[in-house]
Amino acid sequence: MRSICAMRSLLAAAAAPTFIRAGASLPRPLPFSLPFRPRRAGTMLGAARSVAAAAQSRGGGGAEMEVRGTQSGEIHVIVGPMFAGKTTALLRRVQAEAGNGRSVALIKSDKDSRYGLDSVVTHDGTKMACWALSELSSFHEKLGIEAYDKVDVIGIDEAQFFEDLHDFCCKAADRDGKIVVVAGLDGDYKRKKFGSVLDIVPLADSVTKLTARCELCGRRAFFTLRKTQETKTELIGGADVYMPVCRQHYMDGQVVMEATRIVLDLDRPTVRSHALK
Ligand SMILES: Nc1ncnc2c1ncn2[C@@H]1O[C@H](COP(=O)(O)OP(=O)(O)O)[C@@H](O)[C@H]1O
Ligand SMILES: Cc1cn([C@H]2C[C@H](O)[C@@H](COP(=O)(O)O)O2)c(=O)[nH]c1=O
Ligand SMILES: [Zn+2]
Repeated sequence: MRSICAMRSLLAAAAAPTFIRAGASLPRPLPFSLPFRPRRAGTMLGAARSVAAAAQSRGGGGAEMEVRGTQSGEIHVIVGPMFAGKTTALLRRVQAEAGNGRSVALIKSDKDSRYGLDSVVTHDGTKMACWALSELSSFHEKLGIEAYDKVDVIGIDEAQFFEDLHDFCCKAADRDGKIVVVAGLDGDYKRKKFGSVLDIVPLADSVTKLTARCELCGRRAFFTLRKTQETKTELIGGADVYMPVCRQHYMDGQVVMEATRIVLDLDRPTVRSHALK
């Protein structure tokens, strides 16, 4: 019982907003070691900077001001079928954060080289420079520790291709206090969960499922239909290989694909018929 009370007061202390007088020493650390780091209190970027700037402009140089002593991370997940606007939403969010004075970094999987590796590109051509990585764990090293520490917001596109997505998001948001915005396919062309995207839903502050327009009837599209007979899960492609479809047209599409498969199989010469020729 006593330990529950102790835990409650520790948690209450951790949750309470920190008010410090400019120039005063920082509050004492909690009695256990939380790996949170202040979000660049020294350079006062982002939210902290605007609060401080507002206090200054009101003539409050020595006044009490709110400083988010330990900036908590966030995870926002954007999912949906192909062509739903996931990348567009990700770029908008990251650009808005940059507009608010936050330092941002964008990552995509190096498996998707459709538009080159130096930028994330939407289906209608909007671009933003990025890091193309094979695994998220290399981001820290690629960027360097100092630069990593300065990043406030990390955007991740094509998240379904990163095996270490869960681990990376935990560390970036929970330990390092980053805002992580993740965009990716929740399901593959078979409507099976794709990579680790759904595994980060329990970690997330927000989850947004976007829809596209069904290419066959114009209704809302929740799924991605593969138009080829290729069966491997990962197959990079755009409108040449995939189309967004509604539930009805997904079901119809599966029937058509299955029928095509049967016909192609019947057509394919067997080893025996080869031998007879
Ligand atoms: N069937 C389609 N083929 C090509 N482009 C499309 C198609 N449907 C929608 N688009 C365009 O793609 C844009 C969304 O692109 P993007 O943000 O890259 O989507 P996502 O990342 O979800 O695949 C839409 O705003 C639209 O202009
Ligand atoms: C459905 C599905 C898709 N992919 C690939 C195809 C594209 O290269 C990306 C998705 O890109 P988008 O930004 O969401 O348009 O994923 C795949 O490999 N396997 C699939 O089942
Ligand atoms: Zn449809």
